[in-house]
Amino acid sequence: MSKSLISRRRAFRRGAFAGSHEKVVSAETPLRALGWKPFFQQQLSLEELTDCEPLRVMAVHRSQIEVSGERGDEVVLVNGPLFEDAQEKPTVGDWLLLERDSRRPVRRLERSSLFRRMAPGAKQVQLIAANIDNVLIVTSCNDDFNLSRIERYLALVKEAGCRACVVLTKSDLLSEHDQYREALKGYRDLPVVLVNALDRASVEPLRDYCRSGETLALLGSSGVGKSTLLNSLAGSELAATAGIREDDSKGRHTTRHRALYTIPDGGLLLDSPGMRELGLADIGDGLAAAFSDISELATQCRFADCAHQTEPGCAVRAAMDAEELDERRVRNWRKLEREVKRNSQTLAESRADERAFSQLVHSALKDSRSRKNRI
Ligand SMILES: Nc1nc2c(ncn2[C@@H]2O[C@H](COP(=O)(O)OP(=O)(O)OP(=O)(O)O)[C@@H](O)[C@H]2O)c(=O)[nH]1
Ligand SMILES: [Zn+2]
Repeated sequence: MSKSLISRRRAFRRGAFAGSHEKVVSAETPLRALGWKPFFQQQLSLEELTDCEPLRVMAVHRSQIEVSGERGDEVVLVNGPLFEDAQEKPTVGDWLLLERDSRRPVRRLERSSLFRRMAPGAKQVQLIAANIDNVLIVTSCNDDFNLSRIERYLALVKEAGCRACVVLTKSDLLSEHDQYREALKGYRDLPVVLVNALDRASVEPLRDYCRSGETLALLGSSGVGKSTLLNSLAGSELAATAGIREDDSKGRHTTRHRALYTIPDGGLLLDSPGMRELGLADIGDGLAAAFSDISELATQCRFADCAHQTEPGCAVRAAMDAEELDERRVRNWRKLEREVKRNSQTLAESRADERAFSQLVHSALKDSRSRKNRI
């Protein structure tokens, strides 16, 4: 299993009051520190403002979820209509409204962003996290540097609806970085920051992405320096307590999957093993946004179903021939498009299967009811 970004060595609590309680409270309200923004506030009715309290989902377990709000941390049991639909049920980072007195969850607020992935080995989409503001796409200035991988991450981030920044680590191991900057030059509106992740001063330009109230996630392969970067940003080693102990058929076990952690004097960090293996689900829009230059060109091709290979009047081919478009980039775009198409098809089929099954159950129930009525 992949290593967590958060070390388990020292105790480090989840929630708004973890780490530096006094500082968080004096700097701003606990809700704002937890990522409460006007986008969520605007969703509340007058009635909800009086009767309910918003709480952020900090961790999801099989039978309960950990939430954090104005009054601190509490636990909500996973049952009731809110948790029935796999796509709609709360995931880490979501905001829930709880009835002030009964502590009953009333509804989940609309999400500002959502990370989903194709569940490995399954024909389903799995929710990874919601309401992530910023994503650092981390790669190092060495053999790990791979434009196609960065483009894949970018498509996911665009689909999720988050702000992205590429962080190139291990800049201290090289004296010349021009080739990396040059390679990323063509990416519209994508900030690129070179750092020595071991040096606190060097990671300062990234501070804005993890200030109080912001929720951050990191994407990158193993060994590129994600944990090192986080520790330099936090000014200390981020550590976590073991998660809630839950009983299940296999006995008691500790799970720390998918959780938000507070960065001391900063915002929240998503730590999720799911972020390590992100199969592209039906993310056609994210892909088009990450490759907006090619998608725009493709609309000018003579044939609507142009494969951009040998067709006459192909605008993409023409741009490649004129060396205005990188061939590798086009190849990667097509490869990702094929993956998204395949997965979208699989998802559509499995949704159709589910619908057919539920119709079958429905009509069987109807038959049995009408038989009983006749008797
Ligand atoms: N010189 C130098 N070494 C670095 C830098 N960033 C990370 N390292 C080293 O690279 C190694 C891997 O760093 P980690 O922070 O564990 O990498 P990671 O991305 O968290 O890896 P996983 O947990 O496997 O996903 C460690 O030995 C770090 O000290 C850097 O900017 N400069
Ligand atoms: Zn074409």
